[in-house]
Amino acid sequence: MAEVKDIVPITISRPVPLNAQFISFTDLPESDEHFAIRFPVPTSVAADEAPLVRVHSECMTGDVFGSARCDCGPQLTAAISRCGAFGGYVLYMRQEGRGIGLYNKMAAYLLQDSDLDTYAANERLNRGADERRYDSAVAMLEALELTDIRLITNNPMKIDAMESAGIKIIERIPTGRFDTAGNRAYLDAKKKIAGHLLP
Ligand SMILES: Nc1nc2c(ncn2[C@@H]2O[C@H](COP(=O)(O)OP(=O)(O)OP(=O)(O)O)[C@@H](O)[C@H]2O)c(=O)[nH]1
Ligand SMILES: [Zn+2]
Repeated sequence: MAEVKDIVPITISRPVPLNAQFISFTDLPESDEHFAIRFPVPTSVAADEAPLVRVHSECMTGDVFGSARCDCGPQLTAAISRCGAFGGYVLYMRQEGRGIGLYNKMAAYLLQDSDLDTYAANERLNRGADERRYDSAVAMLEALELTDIRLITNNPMKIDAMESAGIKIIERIPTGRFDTAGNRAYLDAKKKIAGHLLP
């Protein structure tokens, strides 16, 4: 069974200074170094609400470098802002490229530039359209004793996977829609092909 390993206080500075705790785990179902960031609930916020949770899939290009090919960076920033304001958790899942890794995501981007959609490009590389599993996210939530949550997502597959593993999603909170100069086809494909609940 997964357990919390270390809890390290770290003040982060983006998008604004916030006190947080970075949390590592033992015995996750996957060997990746998934981690959680906990933001304390301010005293002005009712303590009896189900905790806010964002399960965020790593995107090196978007999260770290602000790539305009996707919406991951602004989604992460918005989730941190919300959790910073109301308390909550960001689970940072090392699932780069929907689980196929950075190099494969880069190859998939080139295929998208010669007009495959984001899911078909994965398949052209003989990979699954979306290879993510949510067992580790569920194990992390259980280790943190969070079984009834308010989940920030637009992705119905994420909701289904977590609910069928026993996590109760009391409320779904949309991530918002973040258009850039380069992510139109990506957002359209998420909505049309994967059924994302995007406005
Ligand atoms: N393979 C591949 N992965 C991508 C591409 N664009 C973004 N990603 C990855 O997709 C993951 C984010 O997943 P999305 O399907 O965009 O969104 P989501 O997290 O499932 O849904 P939300 O909870 O609503 O944000 C990150 O790991 C990104 O690195 C792409 O074109 N190809
Ligand atoms: Zn991204």
